[in-house]
Amino acid sequence: MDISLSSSLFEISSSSFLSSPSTSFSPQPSLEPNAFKSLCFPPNLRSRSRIFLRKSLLSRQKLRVIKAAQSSKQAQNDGFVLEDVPHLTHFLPDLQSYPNPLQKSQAYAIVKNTFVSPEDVVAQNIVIQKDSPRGIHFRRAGPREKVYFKPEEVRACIVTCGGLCPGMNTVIREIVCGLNYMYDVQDILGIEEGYRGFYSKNTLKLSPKVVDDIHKRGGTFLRTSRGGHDTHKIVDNIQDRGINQVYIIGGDGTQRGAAVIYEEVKKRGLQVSVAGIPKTIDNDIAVIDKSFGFDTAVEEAQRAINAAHVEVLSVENGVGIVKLMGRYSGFIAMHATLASRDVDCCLIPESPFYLEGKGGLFNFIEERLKENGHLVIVIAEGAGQEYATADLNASADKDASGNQLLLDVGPWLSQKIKDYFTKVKKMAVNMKYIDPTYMIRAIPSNASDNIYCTLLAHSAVHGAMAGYTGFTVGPVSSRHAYIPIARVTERQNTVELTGRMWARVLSSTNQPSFVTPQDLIQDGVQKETVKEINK
Ligand SMILES: Nc1ncnc2c1ncn2[C@@H]1O[C@H](COP(=O)(O)OP(=O)(O)O)[C@@H](O)[C@H]1O
Ligand SMILES: O=P(O)(O)OC[C@H]1O[C@](O)(COP(=O)(O)O)[C@@H](O)[C@@H]1O
Ligand SMILES: [Mg+2]
Repeated sequence: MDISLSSSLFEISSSSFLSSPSTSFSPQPSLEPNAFKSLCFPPNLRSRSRIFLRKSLLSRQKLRVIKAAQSSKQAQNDGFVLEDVPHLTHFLPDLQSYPNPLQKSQAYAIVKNTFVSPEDVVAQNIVIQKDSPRGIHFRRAGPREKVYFKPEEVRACIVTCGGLCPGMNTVIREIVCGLNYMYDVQDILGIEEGYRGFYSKNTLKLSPKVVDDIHKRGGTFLRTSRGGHDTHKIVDNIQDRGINQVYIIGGDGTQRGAAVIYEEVKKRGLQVSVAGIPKTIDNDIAVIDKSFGFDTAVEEAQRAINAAHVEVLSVENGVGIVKLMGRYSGFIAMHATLASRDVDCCLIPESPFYLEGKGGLFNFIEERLKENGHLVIVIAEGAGQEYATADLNASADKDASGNQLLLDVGPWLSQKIKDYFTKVKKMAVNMKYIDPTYMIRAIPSNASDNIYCTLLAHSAVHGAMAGYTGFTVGPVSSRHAYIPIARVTERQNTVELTGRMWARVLSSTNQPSFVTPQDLIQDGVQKETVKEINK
């Protein structure tokens, strides 16, 4: 059983290696490879003294290498942190385990390492310095040698919540096919229309046949909803229906919901694995490298940007505005801008902008129109919210999930620009405004997202079968890992204004940055960072 992996495991293995060097003396790539090379002797050394000499030399060499190993291992343990996920045996210690059915799988018959080693962990940061602490690690995702469910006793369910995102159907399909093909699980239920479906709808029977071609369609086969999370009703329902694996596909709100479901399941002592699969088109989920559907969204956004560009190229003083998703983070806008090269200005929530005066947006538009006769602006939905709210004297509403409803900045910005140029500059601009949000969200995922969704789904299935629970799956430093749910909900990812990626956008568009190093100091950003960006 591999549930107790912690930094102490590394200490134990290194000390056992050191206390019995003769039995476990094996070269380790990280430990002075030259020391081992120097242990080789020419074959003609035969005399007893030479043999003695060789033996003592060998033991001295061994000792040196062991000492080197000791200090190297101690150094390696420095600052090692494993942020582990819960396991069913933490609250059900007598749970029985079984051999993983994958052992008999024909597909995996010649795989070198079918099972992930219990010691495998994934480092959160892969860029480190020689003397920096080893840092945070997560458990590597994948099949384990032992499982905690008999396939014939599994009753799994899948639910999708929150907004649409390309790839949701692929994840559903691959959970069903993964459970069935790899673990021979037959009993899989679909919960319809999000969390409230647990207690207000009948379930849908899912099988590989039912979900066979759903990955070719956009949306979610199981439908979705916001709001309606009632923990007690949901867990009562899980219990009543005899469900023992719950796969929850959704964004930060959904993962918060999954965390409280897990807590309630634990409180009731139920043998139920709760697995979260992070979904967000905005790509703002912390810890993971990238969320599924994001690449598809960026690709589809190109079509809108291209259309705006074609339109403004064909008229006099053409101003194209494309509004893209991104409530609190400008990743889609930033990546779509970088990919397109037709964008003159990218506005994101992280970077406040202003319209009037020197260095403002109106000035910039005027200059670009003089220079090129047209321009394209990409604005993320969350950009300029404070500005627009103050301008329109609007109040903030919330959606059913409690998310703040944002003002539609696209039409607001279009109107502001039109008004300024006609009224102040006495100059007519040809405004072309495009909001492709729902066209982007509704498409099926592209090839690379499909593969990514497959890995996510399979990682979730392996994790649940292995008895892990209260976890989220996702790639960390390019390797799939099991992450404690709280780690992905405690904060959202945002574009770093002081990072090089945003600088690439600014240098490719040559737009004003709107933010000065002094603003960053006022906002509490470290002076060091400001020094960095001044370089
Ligand atoms: N803090 C929370 N605790 C429990 N459930 C939540 C929480 N926040 C959101 N939810 C539920 O998660 C679901 C999806 O949330 P929402 O914010 O709409 O989308 P997303 O998961 O994409 O962020 C909704 O059913 C909502 O009620
Ligand atoms: O109109 P809807 O369906 O409420 O969705 C709007 C929101 O959905 C998103 O596309 C994604 O939001 P979630 O990740 O919270 O589902 C946002 O960018 C957008 O603000
Ligand atoms: Mg959300």
